[in-house]
Amino acid sequence: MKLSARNISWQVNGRQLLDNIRLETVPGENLGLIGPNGSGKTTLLRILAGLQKPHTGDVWLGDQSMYRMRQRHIARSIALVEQQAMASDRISVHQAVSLGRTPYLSPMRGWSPQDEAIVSRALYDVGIEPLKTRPWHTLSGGEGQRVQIARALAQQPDILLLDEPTNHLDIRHQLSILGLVRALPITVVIALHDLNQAMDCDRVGVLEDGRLVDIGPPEEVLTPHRLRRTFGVHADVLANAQDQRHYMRFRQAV
Ligand SMILES: Nc1ncnc2c1ncn2[C@@H]1O[C@H](COP(=O)(O)OP(=O)(O)OP(=O)(O)O)[C@@H](O)[C@H]1O
Repeated sequence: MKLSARNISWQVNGRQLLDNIRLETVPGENLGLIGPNGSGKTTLLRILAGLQKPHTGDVWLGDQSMYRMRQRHIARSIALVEQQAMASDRISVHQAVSLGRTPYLSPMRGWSPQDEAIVSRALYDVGIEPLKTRPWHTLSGGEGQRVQIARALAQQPDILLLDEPTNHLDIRHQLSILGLVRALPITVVIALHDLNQAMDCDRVGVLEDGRLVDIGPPEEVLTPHRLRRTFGVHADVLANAQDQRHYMRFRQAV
């Protein structure tokens, strides 16, 4: 299923936070969103998830405008993991992840063994099964982040939107969550600050002051010129001799 942003703009107090964004996902791709602090990544993800409506423009999910769809149907297709996702609710980790099944439940369709199996799988996939009886609010930042990702996986979306999903995670969990997300047979749009992690995406979109200034394969987009212009850093893009994958070495701020 395709998600398309059609000429999206959003302003606050006369400031243009998103400026005429046009973007269409390719089914099954991993699309990285990068840009400096305040460039609009979170705002764009919230609009793509249907949590905020743009002042102008439209978001289409498949062949219909999101604004003509019921929230429940949107939630069966799109899951968002937000950056500030710590819990205050006094519920267990298992209950928190079970919330991902809400869009599928109704008075006619109660909790089933299939829902339980999906929740168990999601807990297992992000490595938090041993914590499932713990109160959610007692978790560390990284554990809480993995619960949010498990909740989104339990939602079984076609499109997963992730806002810096690894910012609280230690390096092992960063690699395992990114590996898990990349292996999912669904479309993933992921805001990242780590530009070397962005190198592993299928495509990368660059936001600068609310404008999408470039989008394409990472090795075409993440050039020394782009890193200097958008991020204000001098960097070298190097190829690993063993697998020819590119990575960046940052030298200094401009
Ligand atoms: N409701 C709001 N009212 C006023 N300003 C806002 C509002 N929401 C976002 N902004 C501003 O819009 C800009 C873009 O914010 P956004 O969170 O989308 O950026 P970001 O690229 O995700 O940043 P970061 O990398 O720091 O997470 C920021 O300058 C932010 O302060």
